[in-house]
Amino acid sequence: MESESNYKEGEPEATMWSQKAWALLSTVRSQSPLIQCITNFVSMDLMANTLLSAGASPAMLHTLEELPEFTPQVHALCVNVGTLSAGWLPAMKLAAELAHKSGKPWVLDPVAAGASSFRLKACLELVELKPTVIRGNGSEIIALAKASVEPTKGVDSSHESTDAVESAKSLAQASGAIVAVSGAVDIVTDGKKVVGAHNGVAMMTKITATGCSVTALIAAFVSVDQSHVLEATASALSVFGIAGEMGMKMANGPASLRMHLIDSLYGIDEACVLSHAKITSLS
Ligand SMILES: Nc1ncnc2c1ncn2[C@@H]1O[C@H](COP(=O)(O)OP(=O)(O)OP(=O)(O)O)[C@@H](O)[C@H]1O
Ligand SMILES: Cc1ncsc1CCO
Ligand SMILES: [Mg+2]
Repeated sequence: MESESNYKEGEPEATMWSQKAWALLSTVRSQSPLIQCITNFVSMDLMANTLLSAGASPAMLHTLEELPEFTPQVHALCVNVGTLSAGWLPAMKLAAELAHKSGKPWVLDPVAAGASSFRLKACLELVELKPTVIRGNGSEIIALAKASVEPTKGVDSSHESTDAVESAKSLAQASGAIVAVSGAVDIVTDGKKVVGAHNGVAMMTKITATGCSVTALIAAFVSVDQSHVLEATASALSVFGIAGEMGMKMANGPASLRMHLIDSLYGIDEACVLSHAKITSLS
């Protein structure tokens, strides 16, 4: 799948980024890519609803026996280790291998990567299977880049995303993946270039699985433009953040923001993306 680009020569960088974000969201809506999610029990509902409200088609299939037939048919795969158990790991690895072999992008969410040696080892083994994108919070990306078990707040971050820029760059260089770090500024890097997406509201951290859900949205955006993975990743983060900003105007707290975020992602239009997207080069 490929999106039509709306780039126009000579336009300022910010305009080109917001046009790119809108073009990709439009393409997700028109092509409705099938996104397989092997994800934690906490996130399944919000992740599936995030994908549906953006126009993609989610499928939470994770049984080892059905992967050889199913995974080669999807447009992208999202693997999230949030509620990891030894029983699930072989399916995560097989799905990643099948996606890679069939030329489909796959995105890794290394939830709480530094919380235990079992989890860290599993995440490092998944990184070996060539994810297209790795998206985590600051603490997760630092733990993965250092390959070390760290003092932890579990699935939450004890770092700002900006603390993790060097870790993100070294992880990108070592793995070949585009690496994204979520936070007040979402950081995206290919190991050299660093881009920031400055959308979103802090209340999004008070809804469980918003990070998991934006990882799945990244899979959907990358699936429709596999030749511009960094741009698609930054665009997905920006669009999700804009939905948070729009939702926050109607919300009274985390529970109502969850509902309004999904409604806003569904309703977001071209004028809104073009006026709200804030994506900039940081290096
Ligand atoms: N301080 C902030 N201001 C604005 N947006 C934020 C802020 N912190 C996080 N976000 C946004 O919230 C979403 C979730 O990011 P977060 O870093 O909390 O992920 P996470 O820790 O992996 O979450 P989870 O594990 O619950 O899924 C992202 O879209 C991110 O851009
Ligand atoms: C709360 C929680 N615990 C394991 S996964 C998850 C969802 C947010 O990452
Ligand atoms: Mg997370």
